[in-house]
Amino acid sequence: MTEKTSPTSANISAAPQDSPRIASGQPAIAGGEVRQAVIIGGNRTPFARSHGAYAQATNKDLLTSALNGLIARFGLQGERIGEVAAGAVIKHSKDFNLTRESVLGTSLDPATPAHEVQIACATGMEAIGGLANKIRLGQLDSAIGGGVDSISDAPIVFNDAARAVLMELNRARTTQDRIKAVLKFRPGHLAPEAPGTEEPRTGLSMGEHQARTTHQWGITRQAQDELALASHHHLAAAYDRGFFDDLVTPFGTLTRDNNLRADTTLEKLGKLKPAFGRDLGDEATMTAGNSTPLTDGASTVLLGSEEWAAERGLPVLADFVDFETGAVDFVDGKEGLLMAPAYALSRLLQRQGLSLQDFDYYEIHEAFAGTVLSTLKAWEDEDFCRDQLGLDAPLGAIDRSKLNVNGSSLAAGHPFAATGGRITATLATMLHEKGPGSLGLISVCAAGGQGIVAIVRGR
Ligand SMILES: CC(=O)SCCNC(=O)CCNC(=O)[C@H](O)C(C)(C)COP(=O)(O)OP(=O)(O)OC[C@H]1O[C@@H](n2cnc3c(N)ncnc32)[C@H](O)[C@@H]1OP(=O)(O)O
Repeated sequence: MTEKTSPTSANISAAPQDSPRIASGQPAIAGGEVRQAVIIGGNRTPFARSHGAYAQATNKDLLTSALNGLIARFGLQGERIGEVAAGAVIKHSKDFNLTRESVLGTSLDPATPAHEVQIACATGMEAIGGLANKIRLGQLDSAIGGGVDSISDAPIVFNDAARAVLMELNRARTTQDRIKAVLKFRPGHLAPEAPGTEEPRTGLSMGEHQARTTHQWGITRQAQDELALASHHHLAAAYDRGFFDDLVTPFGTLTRDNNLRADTTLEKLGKLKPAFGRDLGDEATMTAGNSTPLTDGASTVLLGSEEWAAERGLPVLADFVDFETGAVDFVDGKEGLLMAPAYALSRLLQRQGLSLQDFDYYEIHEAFAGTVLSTLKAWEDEDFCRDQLGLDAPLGAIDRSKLNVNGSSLAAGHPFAATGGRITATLATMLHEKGPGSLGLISVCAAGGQGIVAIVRGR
């Protein structure tokens, strides 16, 4: 049954009575009622290292496949879903509404609206969070959020000089003008521009940015390798006990994420050469083993109101409670590029009246092992919490046995926009297994110095 709360007393989290750990009595959204936005389930493709198993697949193929798996799992064939929101970080300009095109390739009712979202690696979280808010406000009864990225399908474009000549050629009206334009072509115009992981404002890759942050926070190589090892072991164990049977459907020849190395060891990880932080010399600690690989894949999450799920006899795993976006000034090096979630979290906790220790599970996206460890260290750091977050006391340490317990991006891989959907569906399933009222925290950093944190509550 949907819980409706009065506009004067409702809290955005609309906490059920069996979950006293979520604050109540905060202001309602003016003029509207809020209700629960529930997570029904997720589906994703197995993730594949780029230029490998999915080398021939496009973003549209992958997203369509993830949608089709979700439709089949929950019997949504022919359904008009309230809205589908998803995005890709790296995509072709011809895919001007990739999400809509993908929806049209499924058996969903073509009257299902669909749009794109893009906030780099936090795209999936933004898509899901935005849809959850629309469900809470009664604008939607059902929704699908997610994301896709295929580095194998990255667009290669002409450089600026070549484009200027091509535009001139396109505008030419006479044969003479066309010849004049064609004669301007030079061999250098054939040099293509491919998208990379460099920040436009600094020219540094995300790995190089993180190498500085990792060094600044004094995160050791050993600690990073241990986190990477745990990610692989946890993911392998989760697959082995069938945890992903309801979350991952095969695509092409893959049935599991092919970056997973169940047999990796600290010794093997310890032998890898630094991949980032070359200017740090002997103090560089980030390797291919404790960094995410470039990855292809897609994920989707089905959301709804309680009534919509009940009418269809669909399971409810969890509530998507609340989320918060952060951004940091990384350009002049004041803050680490991937540290925005560290800032966003204190605002989210304050709004919900929670402490960092109130959670049963923590899903912190492993962009790099150094990102997770720097973020955790910042939350424990008195100076950071006082000077940057304005807090009287540090947020404190978490129980590390509750962190990424079914593996995360270091093992599964990280198809940028698809990571939010992977994490949300994984966490919702874990919280459902844990029991009603259990709480999970999500933290996803993103390029551009941004990031999203979110709270999910088990049913
Ligand atoms: C907001 C965000 O999420 S930011 C993050 C965005 N993502 C990124 O920026 C991607 C970062 N990653 C990369 O750019 C690349 O994956 C790199 C540079 C780290 C590594 O690229 P490559 O060198 O091509 O990696 P490759 O897979 O070949 O691995 C290098 C070696 O490490 C080995 N290796 C990698 N992982 C492991 C592991 N877990 N255990 C043991 N060995 C490993 C490989 O077998 C390989 O060994 P080999 O040279 O003997 O074959």
